[in-house]
Amino acid sequence: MGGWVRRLRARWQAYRYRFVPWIAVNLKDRKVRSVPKGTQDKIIPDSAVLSTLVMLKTLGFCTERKESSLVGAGRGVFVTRGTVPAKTVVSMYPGTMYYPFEPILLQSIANPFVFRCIDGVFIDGNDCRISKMIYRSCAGRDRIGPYLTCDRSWLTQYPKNPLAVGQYVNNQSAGHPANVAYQEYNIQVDFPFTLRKYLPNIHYSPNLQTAGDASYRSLRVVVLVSLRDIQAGEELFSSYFTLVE
Ligand SMILES: C[S@@+](CC[C@H](N)C(=O)[O-])C[C@H]1O[C@@H](n2cnc3c(N)ncnc32)[C@H](O)[C@@H]1O
Repeated sequence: MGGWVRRLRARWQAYRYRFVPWIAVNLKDRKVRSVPKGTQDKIIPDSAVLSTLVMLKTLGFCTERKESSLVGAGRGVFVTRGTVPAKTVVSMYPGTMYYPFEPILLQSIANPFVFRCIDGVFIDGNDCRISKMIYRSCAGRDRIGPYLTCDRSWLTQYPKNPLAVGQYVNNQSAGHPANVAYQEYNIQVDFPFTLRKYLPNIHYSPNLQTAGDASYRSLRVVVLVSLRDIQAGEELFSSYFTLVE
């Protein structure tokens, strides 16, 4: 008897009414969505919800990765809500930063996500396999106690920094001219330390500075900037080929 009451009470306490007045009048026809535990009652993670809410509110637009409008091009990045005004940062290119003299050969084999900057610096934006392992390892190496110095969530489906999807922007083609362009930027020493955890980039090699050495290695960040107003529903296209004269 006691066990039966306990089970009934546990079941009652596990029940969560979302719309009590509606349930009261539809009690007979109710359908229950059962979840194994209260903590697992999430379809998408909190970070995904937050990024959608915050992105639209602060930037006036949202972007998402989904199947490209180009047949056979895999996934691409779309503006899904709002409008991106011309000359606005739409995305960031996440990944591990390599100087030209650092070893990237192994990571670059069959890897379409290696971005080459104008001065020969590489950014490996692949979120799988060895590239992912290296980024995670560098992120762990450079964290300072509890403080992260970069964002690792771009390696998942739900980046905390919603801009960090630029590696999925496809190349322009006939009928789909570029509407964004890559722009390089160096993060300097005075960048707020507390905001570094949102930067989706990290150096491949450790900082070999000696204590007291004032020199600072800037961190290369690549952003994608809109070339014109981009409306909701449009896919982002860049030019993979930049001619530097
Ligand atoms: C940096 S990735 C872009 C993300 C890629 N679409 C994906 O789903 O992983 C570059 C790769 O995307 C594909 N791609 C990019 N632009 C394309 C285009 N205009 N037409 C066909 N494939 C394209 C090619 O396979 C290329 O190697």
